[in-house]
Amino acid sequence: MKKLIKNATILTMESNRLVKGDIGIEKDRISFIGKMPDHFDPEYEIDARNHMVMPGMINAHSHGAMSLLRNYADDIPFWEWLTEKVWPIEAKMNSNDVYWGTMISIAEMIRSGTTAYADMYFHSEETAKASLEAGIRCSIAKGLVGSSEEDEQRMADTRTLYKEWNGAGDGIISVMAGPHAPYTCDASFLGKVMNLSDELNIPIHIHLSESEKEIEESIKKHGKSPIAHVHSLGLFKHHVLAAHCVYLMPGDIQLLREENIYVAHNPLSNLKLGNGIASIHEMKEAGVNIALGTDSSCSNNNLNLFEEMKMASLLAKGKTTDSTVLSAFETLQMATKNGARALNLEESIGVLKVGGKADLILINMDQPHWYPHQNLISSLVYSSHGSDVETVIINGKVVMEKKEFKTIDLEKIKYESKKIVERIY
Ligand SMILES: CSC[C@H]1O[C@@H](n2cnc3c(O)ncnc32)[C@H](O)[C@@H]1O
Ligand SMILES: [Zn+2]
Repeated sequence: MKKLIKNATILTMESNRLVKGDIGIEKDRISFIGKMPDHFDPEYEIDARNHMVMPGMINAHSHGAMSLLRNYADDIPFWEWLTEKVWPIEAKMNSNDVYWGTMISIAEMIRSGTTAYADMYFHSEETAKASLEAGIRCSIAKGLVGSSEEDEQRMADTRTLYKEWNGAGDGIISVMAGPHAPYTCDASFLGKVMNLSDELNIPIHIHLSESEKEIEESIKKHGKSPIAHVHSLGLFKHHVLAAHCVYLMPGDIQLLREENIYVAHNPLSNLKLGNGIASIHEMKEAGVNIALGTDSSCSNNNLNLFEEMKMASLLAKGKTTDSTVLSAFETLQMATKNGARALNLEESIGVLKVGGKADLILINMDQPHWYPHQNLISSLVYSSHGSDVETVIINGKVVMEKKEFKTIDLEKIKYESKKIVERIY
């Protein structure tokens, strides 16, 4: 079906210029930007007067099903949070729970303008199923933890996930390998993950250098930082999406840059878990590709990339005591283009261009906190809210229009999720 978005203020993210005009969509792709050609006869029209149209945002690190654990383990130290609260309750979660927990996250992400996300969790077939039904782009990694006797089964599970889901939904679903972290996956296990990544030609999504404890233990055990350790094992020969990278030792940034590692920066989760502030400015200056993630609702406690953008930019300014670093536009690039690269998505995703994938959002600028419309890119990063997003199109399909979900039954999600927490809490 041909769709027309008319009277829009368009931010393509190919540059920081805003243009007024229309956007045409045919099937899953953008057919024009600017003035509608005479031969284009739309069957569906969206009036975007007073709305900004920009590429959908990309959440480069999340655990969707953990929205069931929102506000379940707050204000406690990271290690206690993970080992004494999160892991025990996750042991009670079944595939149905993962489906509904992920659905809560998908609804929240679409509502706040996220059109693609990277997920790491278990029962990942359910993440794939929920994402496909909702129509959101997702790069799914089945979380892997090494334990020798079950290693082969774990590799086989990712192989099955790949065979059944990679490329599903006209390519909106893709699969990654998901070793949880260097402290839960030993060298031999990571070797098996690398072989699997080679065999299936898939990226690797891992938590890396998140906490001070992780660094201290890595130095004690391997005589190296976690980054230097996984590099010495050969992990960086692959496409690696590394979540966090908060604690960096001399030489770490150079390795991340030289090996083209994609870093997912999760500022709110790092703050909330007391893990500190990543050196984003230093990494960016060195040329590291940095994307933005939320991590889970159990450590954030929401999945709103608008909040993440503002926090990322302000933290970088605060950490360097330099208000010129990480400008609004550079921060937007992290949430769009850089995220698409990190997830290994088709090159056109993260920007709006003719012939490119139609993953885009309409944001209502006709609200007090947007006026007087002096610098709309600054408004977007420093003043706007996720709830300003009104319409979301993914792969050419309208999944939310004027805040009404087209693919998601929100009442059912609310009902099912309440039922689940009564059982597992
Ligand atoms: C093996 S599936 C993924 C696994 O990761 C856990 N997790 C969630 N957030 C974090 C984090 O910030 N650091 C480390 N691990 C995290 C999640 O609970 C699952 O068990
Ligand atoms: Zn995480």
